[in-house]
Amino acid sequence: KEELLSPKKNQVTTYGMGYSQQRYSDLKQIDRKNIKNLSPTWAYSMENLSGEQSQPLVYDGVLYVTNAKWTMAVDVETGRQLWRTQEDFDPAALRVVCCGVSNKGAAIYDGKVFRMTIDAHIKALDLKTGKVLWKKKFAEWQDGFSGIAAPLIANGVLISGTSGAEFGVRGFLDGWDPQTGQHLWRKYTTPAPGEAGSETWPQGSDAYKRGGATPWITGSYDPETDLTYWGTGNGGAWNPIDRPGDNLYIASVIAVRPKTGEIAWHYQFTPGDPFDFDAVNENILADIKVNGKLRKVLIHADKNAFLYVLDRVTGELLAANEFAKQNWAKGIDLKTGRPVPTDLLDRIKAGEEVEFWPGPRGGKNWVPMAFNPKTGLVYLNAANQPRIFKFSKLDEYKVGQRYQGVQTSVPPQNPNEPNGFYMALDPLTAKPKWKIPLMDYMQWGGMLVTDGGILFSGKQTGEFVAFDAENGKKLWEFQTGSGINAPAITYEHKGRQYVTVLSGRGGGAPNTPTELREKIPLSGMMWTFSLPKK
Ligand SMILES: O=C(O)c1cc(C(=O)O)c2c(n1)C(=O)C(=O)c1cc(C(=O)O)[nH]c1-2
Ligand SMILES: [Ca+2]
Repeated sequence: KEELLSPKKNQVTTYGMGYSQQRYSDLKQIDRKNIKNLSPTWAYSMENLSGEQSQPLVYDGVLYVTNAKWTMAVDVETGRQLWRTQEDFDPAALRVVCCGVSNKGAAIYDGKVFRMTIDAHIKALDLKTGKVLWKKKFAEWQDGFSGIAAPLIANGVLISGTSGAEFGVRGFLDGWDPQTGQHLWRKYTTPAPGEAGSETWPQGSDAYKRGGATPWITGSYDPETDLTYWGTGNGGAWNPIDRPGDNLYIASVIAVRPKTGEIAWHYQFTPGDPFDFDAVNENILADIKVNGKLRKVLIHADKNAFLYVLDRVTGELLAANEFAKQNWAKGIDLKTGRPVPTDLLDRIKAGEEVEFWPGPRGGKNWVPMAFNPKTGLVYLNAANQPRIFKFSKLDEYKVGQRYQGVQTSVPPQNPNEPNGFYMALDPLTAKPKWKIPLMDYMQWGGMLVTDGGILFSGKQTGEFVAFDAENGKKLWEFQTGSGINAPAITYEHKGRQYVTVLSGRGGGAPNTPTELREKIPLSGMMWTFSLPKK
């Protein structure tokens, strides 16, 4: 079992390519010199048009991959399907996904592959046959819950989150026995009256029950601290009129014990979050020098446009710097750990219509960044897009219905203003080593960095691209036929390095602007690349 958990060159059994979620590989068969020869080895049809956002896994020469409709096992060498198992959800459940019908991935452990489903279930499939070994309902999808994230196995416990903050659900994490599917614990991410943190909610109100804070992207795990690190979603409703206060643990990182669900520490990125600043973006674990001392840290580029470094043992804030354009905070005060707000929030609260940056898509959305421990840099694609925001009347909460209370629109884009940037940053200062403007569209593909000096990412317009990680120069690209909005992986099989990525327009951004819908056909393919055999 332990061998399943430590990252190996020929195995990718976790979301993020290892518990630290660095999306870094020390493979270097594919390098700056030979990348021009990188070629498709095969392509596999996902038989799906609703969008591909999943990160594949690899075990013993087999790829395990998910979308909303299927779980599939595919042979690495030939691209032939070994098995696939269909999801049998009620199509009506698609009503309660806020931002596209997809799935972000699975987890492998002890001969099983674990995944969540759109209709709020979690299940275990047999690695060899795809047979469903157990399946549990974690909530009623009719109430606004959905399961899209890859689960996490930590210290023998299977941990899963939920989506649904746009529907005013109350977020939580669940712990399960991976063998039997027995439910072990539930930790709500908004506290009930009397619990720690409840003082940050209006007293005598049940606003916490609709408070959001959904952990909808997989946490990372440090076996030494025995803590998992999960980001939590936005506050519910977006319009905070019914929930004055900081509202723990919305828009936060929580350090959670895998055996019990206990919260060891927390840090809130956006107190009271009125902007849909989900804080679910990946928490990368690394050991880096801070003021000359090696520290165990957690690196997080938030939707709110600040790049944070925290001590992952204690939760102490070490650095917080702007990485994308924003106008809601003057900065983050390192002493108090709190943002120093501009007048923007007061103005919207007073009923004014405002243009706010970075908009609810964030300075960066869930598509993951990568960290290279050798260069100490993070590689990410940032968005550079504002939104017009005006709080409207907050309608009475109705279970399973959208609960937002905000009118938003996208202002016309200045053609000289980039839609976003590809960048390599120092996590402690957010100073770019290099920065490349994205003039056509913001990007929604994850990052993967290798010891061969290559940075891989995909574009909404379908190109799978390799950059020189040193300077961001494009070295190679391949048109996959539909938009890429998923993270790639790399691994070794029988001495050969492969790179695999999913292509298929879908998810939160790629269906807007409408222009992209017209230009980019739907598809669902898994592409695998390698260097030609000599
Ligand atoms: O608060 C939530 O529960 C929640 C869930 C999801 C989701 O399930 O994909 C997204 C969001 N929020 C969200 O705010 C967002 O911008 C977003 C983009 C995407 C995507 O798949 O591209 N999902 C989501
Ligand atoms: Ca959200």
